[in-house]
Amino acid sequence: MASRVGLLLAPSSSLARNPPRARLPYPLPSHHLGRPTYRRFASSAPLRSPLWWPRQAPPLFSARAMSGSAGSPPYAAELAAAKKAVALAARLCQTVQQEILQSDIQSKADKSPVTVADYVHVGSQVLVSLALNMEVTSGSFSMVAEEDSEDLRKDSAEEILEHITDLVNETLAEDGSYNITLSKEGILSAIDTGKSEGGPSGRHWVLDPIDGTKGFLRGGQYAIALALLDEGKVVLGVLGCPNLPLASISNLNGSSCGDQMGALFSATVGCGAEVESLEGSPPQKISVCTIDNPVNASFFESYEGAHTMHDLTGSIAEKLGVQAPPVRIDSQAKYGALARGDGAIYLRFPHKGYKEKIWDHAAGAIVVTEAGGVVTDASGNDLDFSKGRFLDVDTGIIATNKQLMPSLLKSVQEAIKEKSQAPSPL
Ligand SMILES: Nc1ncnc2c1ncn2[C@@H]1O[C@H](COP(=O)(O)OS(=O)(=O)O)[C@@H](OP(=O)(O)O)[C@H]1O
Ligand SMILES: [Mg+2]
Repeated sequence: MASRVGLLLAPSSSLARNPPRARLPYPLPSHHLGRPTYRRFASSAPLRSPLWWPRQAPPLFSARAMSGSAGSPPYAAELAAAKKAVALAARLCQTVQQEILQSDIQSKADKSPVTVADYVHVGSQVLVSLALNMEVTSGSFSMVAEEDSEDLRKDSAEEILEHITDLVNETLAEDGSYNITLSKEGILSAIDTGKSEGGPSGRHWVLDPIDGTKGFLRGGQYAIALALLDEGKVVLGVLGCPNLPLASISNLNGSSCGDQMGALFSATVGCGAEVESLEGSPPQKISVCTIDNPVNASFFESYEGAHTMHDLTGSIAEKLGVQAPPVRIDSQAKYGALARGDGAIYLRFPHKGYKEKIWDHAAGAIVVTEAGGVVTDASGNDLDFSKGRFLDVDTGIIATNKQLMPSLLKSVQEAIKEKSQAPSPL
């Protein structure tokens, strides 16, 4: 596995060839007078200096007190940190996706794109963890995320770990916000900050470092999805969608009238939802569409038939009277597009036995609800993110505006009943 990746993305390959880009836009929060005790290295220091990831950021400030104080909106510092973290991770993902698409690995049996996806997941997770630790200096740090370091700690993974380390450090150097390099051990420790189980108490970041892996590999939609849970509730969410146009998707099939690519959606509880570019254009408030007649509605669903029952969603749409064909896009980009009114309905019905993970929905759900939408399971229950790494949902997840929800729920329940009564194919 390691050698395939080594062949595919040699250290300092296109990363070194790309011209340096501007620093990411998100400034350090003004409260940020102290930092975690990272060992710093001059920017000219060689990569792979022996930096060790701190186990815990020192409790210099209380983010809760900061974000609730003196007229600042709730969770303002955390939101700024989350945007910064997601934009940084998006930069790494974009670089690697370009590499994948420019190479011919999709057609070569000996260079698995899946392996490269593992590698980008880890890099993205490390960057998010690093940025959050640098920007938010509250007491302890807890993150629920997809990756852990177990496989990378094996001797056979030495080479891949080296490449991930280079990729992360080159992304950090290009960005220039942090004068810091990570050692291999630093990378491993950073990954393992995502091992939290979440739950109903305390604060937990929830991360999908690349949501929509298949879309990422295909050159389609994917998202870096980050949310914050506080006492079991999602209080903020950020969705970085590098391949989603910043302007509305006008023809509802993935293209748009605007030509700027990349959208960063964000929402904080009680404060609404916004979209801006990944480079940090002025944020624009967004809201779900106001369609109240399903005849005029369109619906989003997973691109992959393995991830949702397209036959069931087709039957729901028919019962509801939806005329437009389904809009199939990968990842939580669907939630972002729904939140700004590009379409009216989101439907997701995994095949029997699949258990939903909180990182696949936390950020997207708050972006939609803060944009005025409703997100529930197939019985109309709110999603409960307080139960650990998994969501306990009945049958599927649906989202739409408040006007359409009652008729959508009715159609969903009828379609599910019909499907359960249909004779099963032998
Ligand atoms: N069998 C099955 N059923 C349902 N869902 C599954 C299944 N397998 C995976 N996943 C999860 O789906 C995530 C991708 O989200 P989407 O379904 O919205 O994307 S896609 O359009 O299908 O590509 C995907 O997220 P990523 O793994 O981050 O890509 C998975 O968490
Ligand atoms: Mg996912």
